Amino acid sequence: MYVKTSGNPKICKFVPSFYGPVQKRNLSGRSFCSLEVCTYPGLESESKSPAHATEERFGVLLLNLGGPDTPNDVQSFLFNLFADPDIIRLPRLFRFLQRPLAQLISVLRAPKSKEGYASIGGGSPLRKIIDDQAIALRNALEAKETPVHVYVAMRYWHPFTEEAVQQASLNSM
Ligand SMILES: C=CC1=C(C)c2cc3[nH]c(cc4nc(cc5[nH]c(cc1n2)c(C)c5CCC(=O)O)C(CCC(=O)O)=C4C)c(C)c3C=C
Ligand SMILES: [Fe+2]
Repeated sequence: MYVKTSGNPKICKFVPSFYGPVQKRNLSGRSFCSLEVCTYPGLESESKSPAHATEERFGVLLLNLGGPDTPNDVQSFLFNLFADPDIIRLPRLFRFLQRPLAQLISVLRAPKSKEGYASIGGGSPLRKIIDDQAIALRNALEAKETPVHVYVAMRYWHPFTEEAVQQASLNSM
């Protein structure tokens, strides 16, 4: 997945395929789009020459689900997870219960989850793993003379997909 982050970005194909963190957005409509497939005309021909030759730098967005970084994050993370209709799908008639149900489950489950996370250092290892992957990918591409921005985007915890896309947009200005 590529995002052109300098030059004249042609922002890509946004696929409204999943909801993001619910605490930050309106769940009633699929207003949130996740950048899932990013194509634009000319990618193939442009990619034949190294990106840096034309002073263009591509962006790579690494998508993951995320996990709580600290014990304090656990309940909010679980809320985001369970408020996602792709995780718990209620019949249309009962959709209004999605967030209250997510609140209930997350509050009930958080203490047990915290115990689990405490046993592995207090938080999810996902963030470090994906950050390491991002650095390794950037270094590998740089070694091939293809410098890129690599962004990490999570669905249920920081950095949320919107934050990553916003950062990519800022870098493209
Ligand atoms: C009934 C409970 C759960 C369902 C259903 C469920 C589905 C589901 N979960 C993911 C992705 C993740 N879940 C993560 C953590 C997590 N999930 C549940 C419960 C259900 N998940 C709990 C209680 C927790 C917290 C940890 C724990 O207490 O066991 C995570 C984070 C992992 C991490 O590294 O921190 C992810 C990611 C999917 C994709 C999914 C259904 C398709
Ligand atoms: Fe889960």
